[in-house]
Order: sequence, then structure tokens, then C-alpha cells
Amino acid sequence: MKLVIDANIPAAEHCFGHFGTLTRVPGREINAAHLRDADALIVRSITQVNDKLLADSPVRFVGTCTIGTDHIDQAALAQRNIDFASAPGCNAEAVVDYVLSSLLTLAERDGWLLRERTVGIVGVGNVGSRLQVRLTAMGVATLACDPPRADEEGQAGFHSLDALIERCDVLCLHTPLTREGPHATYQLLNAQRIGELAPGSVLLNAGRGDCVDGLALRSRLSGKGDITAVLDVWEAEPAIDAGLRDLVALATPHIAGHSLDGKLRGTWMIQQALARHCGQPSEFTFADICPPPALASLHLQHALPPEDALRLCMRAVYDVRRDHDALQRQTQHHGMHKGFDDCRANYPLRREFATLNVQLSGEAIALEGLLRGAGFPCSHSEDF
Ligand SMILES: NC(=O)C1=CN([C@@H]2O[C@H](COP(=O)(O)OP(=O)(O)OC[C@H]3O[C@@H](n4cnc5c(N)ncnc54)[C@H](O)[C@@H]3O)[C@@H](O)[C@H]2O)C=CC1
Ligand SMILES: O=C(O)C(=O)[C@H](O)COP(=O)(O)O
Repeated sequence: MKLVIDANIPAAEHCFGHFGTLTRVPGREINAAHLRDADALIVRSITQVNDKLLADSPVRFVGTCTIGTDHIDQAALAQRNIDFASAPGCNAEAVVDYVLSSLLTLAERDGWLLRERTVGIVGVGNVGSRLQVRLTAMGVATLACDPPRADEEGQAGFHSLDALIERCDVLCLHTPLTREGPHATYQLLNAQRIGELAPGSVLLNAGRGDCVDGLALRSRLSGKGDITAVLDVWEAEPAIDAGLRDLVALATPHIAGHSLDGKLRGTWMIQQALARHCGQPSEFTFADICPPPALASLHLQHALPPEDALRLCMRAVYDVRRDHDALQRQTQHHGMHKGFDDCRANYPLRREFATLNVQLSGEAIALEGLLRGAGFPCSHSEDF
């Protein structure tokens, strides 16, 4: 079997080598010529998989090691009888880590407390529901908006987007990009809704760039300048709008889900799907390919203000400011397209909160509920 695979997929040889010959190509460069004699195509989110790409190809399986599928023309695949798999939820925990890191960083910078804010979650699927669970466990009020789920499950527990805009201090977008249907998300946050955001509110988008009208956001930020934005995803990636980048409090290059754990989980899920496609048993578990973290535990032994304790643990694992600084630096030196993609291709090793065990003793034991809620496994230690 011949496989064409995005060069930026970790553990590719380990997961796919036993299926046949691998040709590794940077995701944005994969073209029809690469697929002329390929049997399977394995991508991440930056390869547009459509009729044009598949026109002369014998490919029978396409897998994307990502949650999002808006880069895949699934109708074109179905028409050609090509088996398709994505990796739902693979990096959802990493996105939640990103959101918490961002909100706690802004809270510190601007002098507010997350537990005193109401967070609106738009799109309550794998990412949004995990975010809601963690925030609730941390004592933070949340409101959920998910009209497709509300249609299916009933309205209880769901609110309209307009209600969230009216009632929330923070709005987090975790919707897929869809352009058709009653709940299409293309420019869900349009100029009118951006205009309605209350002064002092925070808008965070870690779904897809096209769900927010970037021009309207730019004009609100540069005009009144009375809201704060966090953007991980952008219109026209990788050639993002420099003006908007400069106005956004935390600007990152589509890396919210880029934990090693999340990427490996995506690779592993697609390896399983390819094994099913080939009628082969899957040969290894996720634990076989996921290495132990370099930092496995830390010990807190004295009382700390709760959000300081959270930031301490969080930054031992992941600090969103590093990704913000890298995007500024790389795009200023290399231009938008190259700078944005370089940050992603050379992304430093990042693990998830769940890989850090927080040992607690003395007065710090009182922090257990909060830290567990935020996603850190905790244990008690009397050894120090
Ligand atoms: N920034 C990043 O690195 C990452 C971004 N993503 C993006 O986040 C999106 C969401 O991820 P998951 O939660 O795992 O997907 P999911 O498919 O589990 O959940 C998406 C939810 O959004 C809801 N939804 C659809 N249209 C809506 C609308 N108009 N208003 C409100 N809710 C709506 C759906 O009903 C569903 O519950 C992905 O589709 C992907 O585009 C995912 C992973 C990483
Ligand atoms: O899973 C998704 O959906 C994502 O957006 C990915 O985490 C983004 O990763 P890349 O494929 O863009 O590296």
C-alpha cells in the first residue's frame, strides 16, 4: 500500500509504516501529482481535500488526524467511494487547557477573577462540553449555546447566542465551520453581534477563523477598543491580518489543540481507522505511543491565592504567552504566511494538564477541588 501523509504528523512511521510505503509531504504542498499512485491519504487541517486533488487518484482511504473536517469535501469522497475517517475529540482537552491558560492570563493582566465572571460557551461538543465541566468544577458560572443540540435534546440548559452576548463577560467559540443549513456558523459573530458585545467583555475564538467577521472585530478593537480578544484561529490562515494580530490580546497560530497528547491521539485514531479499512487488527494502544511527561509532578505545601495556585500549575505545563510571543516574532521577521506556518511546524513540545500530578500537603490541601476541577490530577503528600 502507498500512503501520502502530511510531514507534520508525529509518530507517522510507527503508526503507518507497517501498512506500506510512506511519502511525507508538507500539508500545504500535497497535490494531485503526489496522489497519482497512492492508496491512502493522511492529512491534518491544512490540506484541502476535494475533487481537484483526487481527480486522477486511486486513493481509497482519506484520514484527517484532526477534529475539524471543513477542509474535506466529504460529498466528493462519498461519490468516489472513498472511505473517510476523522479524529473526533482527539485534542479537545488541549483546547480546554488553552482556554483556561488564556483566561487566567488575561485575568492576571487586567486584574479580575475568573470565578467572578460568567463564561458563555458557543458550541458545546467535545471541546465546549469539556470546557463547561472544568469551569463548573472550578466554580465559574457558564451559559451554553448549541442550537443543533438544543433541537435534538430539548432547550433545557441551552440559551440563544444573543442571550449569551447579553449575559456573559466572556464568550468562547468552539463551533465547527459550516456554511449551509439553519445553524451555519460562517460569520456567526458578525458585525452586528460584535457591536453588541458589552464593554469589558472577552471574545475568544478557538473554533475556526471564518466563524468571526475579522474586519468587524478589527474595527471594534481599533475604534472603541473596549473589549478584549483572544484569537487562535483566523480568516485566511496562514496569511492573517497583521492589523488584527496587533490588536488582539493573545494572538496564536492555530495551536490551541497542539499538545503532543492531542496530536498523537489523532494519529492513533486514524491508524485504527485505516486498520479497520484494511480489515487488519490494530496492533497497539494509545499508551504504547504516548511517552511519559518530562515533568510528572510538583508539590504545593503552603496556602496560595486560588488563581495564583492555578497559574503556577498551569504554567508548569503550558503558558499561552509563549505562543503569542512566537507568533509576533516569527510573523514580524518572516511575514505572515511563513511566520504563521513556521510557528506551527516547529511547535515546542507541549503536554496536557492531565499529565501533571499535583502533590498537596499542609494548607495547600485546600486547593484540591479547584486544581482537580481545572484538570490536574492531585494526590496528598506528607513526605516533604
Ligand atoms: N483551534 C484549534 O486548534 C482547534 C479547533 N477545533 C475546532 O473546534 C471545533 C469544535 O470542536 P469539537 O467540540 O471537538 O467539535 P464537535 O463536533 O464535538 O462539537 C461542535 C459543536 O458545535 C455545535 N454547533 C454547530 N453549529 C452551531 C451553532 N451555529 N451555534 C452553536 N453551536 C453550534 C454542534 O452542535 C456541536 O455540539 C472543530 O470543528 C474545529 O473546527 C478543534 C480542535 C482544535
Ligand atoms: O483538530 C482540529 O480541528 C484542529 O484545528 C487542529 O488541532 C489543528 O491542527 P493542524 O492540523 O492545523 O495542525
